[in-house]
Amino acid sequence: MKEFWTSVASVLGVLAFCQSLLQVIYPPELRFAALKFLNKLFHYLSAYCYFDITEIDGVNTNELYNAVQLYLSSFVSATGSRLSLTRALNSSATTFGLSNNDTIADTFRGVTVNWEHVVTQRQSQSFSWRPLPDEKRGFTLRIKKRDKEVILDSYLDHIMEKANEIRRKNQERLLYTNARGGGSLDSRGHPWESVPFKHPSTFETLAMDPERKRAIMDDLRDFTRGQSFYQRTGRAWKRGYLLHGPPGTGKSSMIAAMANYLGYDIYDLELTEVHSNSELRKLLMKTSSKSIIVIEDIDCSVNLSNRWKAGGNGPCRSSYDPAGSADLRGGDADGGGANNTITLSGLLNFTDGLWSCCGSERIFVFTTNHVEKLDRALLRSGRMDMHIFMSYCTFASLKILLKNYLGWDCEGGCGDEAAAVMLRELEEVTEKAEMTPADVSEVLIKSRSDRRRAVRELLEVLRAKAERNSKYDVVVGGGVEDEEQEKRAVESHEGVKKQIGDFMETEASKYCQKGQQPEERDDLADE
Ligand SMILES: Nc1ncnc2c1ncn2[C@@H]1O[C@H](COP(=O)(O)OP(=O)(O)OP(=O)(O)O)[C@@H](O)[C@H]1O
Ligand SMILES: [Mg+2]
Repeated sequence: MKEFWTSVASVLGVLAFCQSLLQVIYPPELRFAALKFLNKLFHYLSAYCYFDITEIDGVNTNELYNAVQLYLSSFVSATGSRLSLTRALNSSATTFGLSNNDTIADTFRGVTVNWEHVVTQRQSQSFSWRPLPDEKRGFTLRIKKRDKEVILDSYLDHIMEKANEIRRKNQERLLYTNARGGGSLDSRGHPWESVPFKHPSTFETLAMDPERKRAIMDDLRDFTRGQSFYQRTGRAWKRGYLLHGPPGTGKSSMIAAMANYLGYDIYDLELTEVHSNSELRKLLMKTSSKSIIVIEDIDCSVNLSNRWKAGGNGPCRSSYDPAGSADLRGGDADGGGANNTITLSGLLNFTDGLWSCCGSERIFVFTTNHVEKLDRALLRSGRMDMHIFMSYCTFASLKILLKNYLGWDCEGGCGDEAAAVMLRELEEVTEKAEMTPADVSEVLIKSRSDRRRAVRELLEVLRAKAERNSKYDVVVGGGVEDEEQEKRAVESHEGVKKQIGDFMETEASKYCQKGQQPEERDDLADE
């Protein structure tokens, strides 16, 4: 035994001697080249090849890293003995992950591959354009050289697909916002902040004409299945929807329903927080595929018309100048305009320029209450492919609200003669009343515990509104011949409006009386 240790010690001594000899004889460059050569030799002789998937890929977050993390989390919990557990802020789901520098094997089409989670400390940097996380994270995939050609591409596709499936199944979709503003980034270089998206609106709960609803759902479905179509026709895989209509007609609810239907994340872009076109572009680059990018109230967010005027370009000119060349003329290299602000051209490029197709399978949704205020260039096909008018409550949409709020399914039969009469009356007045689904919902919410009373109250409000509108039509549509007559007509209309307003206020206060006990729930069908 003693002899053994003596020989080990002498071998180590010889190695140490050789190393110091190498250091003395060879300059550092030569040593570096030798190491490189040895490394190459090792890889050449090795039966494996290795692929690094880092969390941050240059400036972008690597989507593949997130997908691998999610994919591995689906089976790591069953096999691993030491796992990392994470739960995102405000999230309800716990994610299992590989511990730092831990490994796990996976089998795909009979081929076994190996994953290692590599975490290293980032070297402290004296200067950086943006703050970087303290740790460098990544996965290393080890795969046999002979299997690489056969499975690599399909394995990675499989991972992406599985990750999306898991994301959808978890219902853990995210709502992102850039409301932090000022182009500020978090420690991982993200300009977006996120919270779990839990809006309950679905196409089923959305009150609108069923045929139009079906058309929108079909369009969305065709879009998600259309990868090869978009590829074949040379189009970027994206689609734009413009939702317009009066306030309270369900534009935001429609966006939530779209996200829930497709299982997409939402990026709610607050344009007033974006200070330049380049900032807008960076935000776009940081959005992921399978997402809906939303700009609400586009006519209010930024005064685009003023911006083209500032660039010396009138509204008409701009309509025929979709490239917004005037903005570029008047602005900096960024197209940011003299004040380095976002411009119409920046917004047009955002939705339809070359940058709009970094990433794929993205939906742009703009909402507005005043479609007439928007520039035609913004509305053209290719930017906003489908224009959806969210209208006042129609009888078809009213029936959906009655079902949602009161559980009264009028499609399945009215129940009895009294209910049938009420339904006919509702049908007669609904469209004349021009009430938004939001207003109708309010009336129904107040008396939802008593179905019969709720319908009666709704009917009264609808009738009052319809009457007011018909009087208004007489006044405005009746044809006024001179100014005096018009003045009288407007005064009389104002009087009518006041009377109806008073009536509705009294009615509304009746419904809201404090301490009012809800009557026992009555079922119209049972009457
Ligand atoms: N079509 C609808 N179907 C079901 N509920 C609706 C509909 N429209 C409005 N509502 C109800 O009214 C509320 C307000 O609707 P929503 O925020 O979607 O309107 P909007 O059109 O986005 O309004 P705004 O133009 O003011 O942003 C919602 O919370 C929802 O409960
Ligand atoms: Mg809205």
